Amino acid sequence: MIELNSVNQKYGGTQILWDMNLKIEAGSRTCIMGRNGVGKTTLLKCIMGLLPVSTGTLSINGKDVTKASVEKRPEIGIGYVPQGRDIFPQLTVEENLKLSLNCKRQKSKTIPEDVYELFPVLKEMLQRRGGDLSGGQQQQLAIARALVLNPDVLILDEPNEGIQPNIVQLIRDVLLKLNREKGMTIVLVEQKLPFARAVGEKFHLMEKGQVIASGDMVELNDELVGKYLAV
Ligand SMILES: Nc1ncnc2c1ncn2[C@@H]1O[C@H](COP(=O)(O)OP(=O)(O)OP(=O)(O)O)[C@@H](O)[C@H]1O
Repeated sequence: MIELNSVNQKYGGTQILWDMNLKIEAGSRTCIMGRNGVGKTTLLKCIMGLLPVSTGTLSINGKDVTKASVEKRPEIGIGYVPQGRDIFPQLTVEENLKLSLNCKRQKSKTIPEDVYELFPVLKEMLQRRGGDLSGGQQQQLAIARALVLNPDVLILDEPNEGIQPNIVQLIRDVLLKLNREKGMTIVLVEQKLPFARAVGEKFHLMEKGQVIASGDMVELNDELVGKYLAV
């Protein structure tokens, strides 16, 4: 479970998260939704320890990690697929994947075969440079890199931006399978409603750095969509 209590976050003088409270249940598929600039990426970066929390507390699986360094996140079982993918373009696919093997949590020194079963194209492209892959292939690599650590929680920031429909479907199927077969918690920042509805069973809607509505995905009605998501 990921729990935030009264979290505030500021970039210099600009406050982005305001007394934010949030609970994400272990084993759930949870979507964080809201318009551009409401603070979704900032929230994920705080959870990942990439941005410091100004005040408030953040706990993961019952452990207070408010002050824990970013290196601790993989060790406590959190994998992160950042917005824009952030793979290393000069390194090969294999080298990108192997970077995750340096983490203490991953005892094996070989890339788990199930990563290739989920994303077969990566096996064919092991010696290609990351920068030479298509956007969809890079996104598969970014997700695979997070999965090498065998995380309990997989956090993804808009994984479908600029990706062709057949890869969007593949990513949807992979996320559902990981949740169903491994019980992996899926936390997804997503603006596209059909994808959010297909993957998420819970939603949290954000507005101006706070959660203003939460519930089961079936409760995300037209009124909420019109008020907080439609452009
Ligand atoms: N490094 C930064 N320094 C200052 N302000 C920032 C920085 N990064 C983001 N912001 C601001 O913080 C606010 C929240 O940004 P954030 O990226 O968290 O929103 P978001 O909901 O993820 O939006 P999007 O859907 O566009 O990614 C925005 O107003 C943004 O301009």
